[in-house]
Amino acid sequence: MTTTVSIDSRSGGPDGAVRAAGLAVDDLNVRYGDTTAVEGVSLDVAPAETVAVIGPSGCGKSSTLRAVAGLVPVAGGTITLAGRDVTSLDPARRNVGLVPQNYAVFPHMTVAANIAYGLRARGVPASERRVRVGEMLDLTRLTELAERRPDQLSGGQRQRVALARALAIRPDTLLLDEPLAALDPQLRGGLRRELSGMLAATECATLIVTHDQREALSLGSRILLLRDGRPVQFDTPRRLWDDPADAFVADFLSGAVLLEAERDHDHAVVMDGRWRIPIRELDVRPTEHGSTRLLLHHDGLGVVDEEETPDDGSALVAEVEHVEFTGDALHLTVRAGGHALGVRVPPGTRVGRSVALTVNPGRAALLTPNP
Ligand SMILES: Nc1ncnc2c1ncn2[C@@H]1O[C@H](COP(=O)(O)OP(=O)(O)OP(=O)(O)O)[C@@H](O)[C@H]1O
Repeated sequence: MTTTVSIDSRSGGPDGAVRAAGLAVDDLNVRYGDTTAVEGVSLDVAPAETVAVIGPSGCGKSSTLRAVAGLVPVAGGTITLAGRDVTSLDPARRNVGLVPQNYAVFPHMTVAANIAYGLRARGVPASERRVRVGEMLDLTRLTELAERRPDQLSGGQRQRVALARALAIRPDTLLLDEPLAALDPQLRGGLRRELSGMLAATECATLIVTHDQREALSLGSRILLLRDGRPVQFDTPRRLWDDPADAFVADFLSGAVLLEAERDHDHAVVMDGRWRIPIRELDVRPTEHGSTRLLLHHDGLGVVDEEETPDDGSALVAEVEHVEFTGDALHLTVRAGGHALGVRVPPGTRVGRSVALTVNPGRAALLTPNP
């Protein structure tokens, strides 16, 4: 039952097919006493699609997920799952698979018994249970470990058990709350790739909450970015990267900087005229969001030698605040015109207390509104 839908939120939201089969959240509000945790959040997830919800700590990610699961009361808005309005429905009747933080698996049960748990609770007959547990063991590559208990597993294996248990009930919607957060970084990369493969093999609408930008970019076919409980941008990873709605999105997603800019004939002028960049050096692209802006990712800037510094205003002198050696590069944090800028330069680059910066041709973008 794969439904093909536009994954571009600019198309005006979910079409009827998505709404009927996937997950739709409309204008969600969640409050805890006087605290508004979520306000005006809308999203949709098609069957077989994964949408990631990201944002800083306390922005309302888990509350959004828990509202979909029915674990917190909804103060406003609607939640539709597989065509049913479930806003006030008991959690157990939503057909949602939830993988909470810290791989909550039953410590006294074997891997197979953990996976069978939800099926047993739903009264699935033993023969059918065996088939489904076998399928899940296979999908999550746990077949060899079926008779082990969780304390005999690695963190990554335990997390796969939690995923298998959530998927065994064949949920319409799968909710993953920071699924990889408890793992060390090396393990996380491997499991992220595995998770991506496992999710691709299911037909569920998957909502994944993470504070890890890389996880969101690689797992989500669309990403909803929240700030202070409110939606900031809901779009494809590519568009969030290439055309961020505002400076917060650019910074949160990639540490990029978004500067107000003006076009003066064949120059882009930023920082009150302190920096005049020849347009030919820039990737000029249309934006859906507001005014003309200069988007600088870490590879957008380079450092020039003082002797070679052009005197036509196209180089920007900036104070060096921090230098970090990461093996393959030096990451500089520099300050100019009240802005902190990230610059990635080759490890052998000589760096003094100040540097002259120019854009790397074609690597910095001038976002210009459609006329
Ligand atoms: N049970 C609760 N009672 C009162 N306030 C709560 C409760 N749970 C969450 N909050 C508040 O609601 C807001 C959103 O919390 P939520 O856990 O949804 O954020 P989050 O984005 O998931 O954060 P994190 O990334 O740190 O897990 C926060 O201000 C938080 O303090």
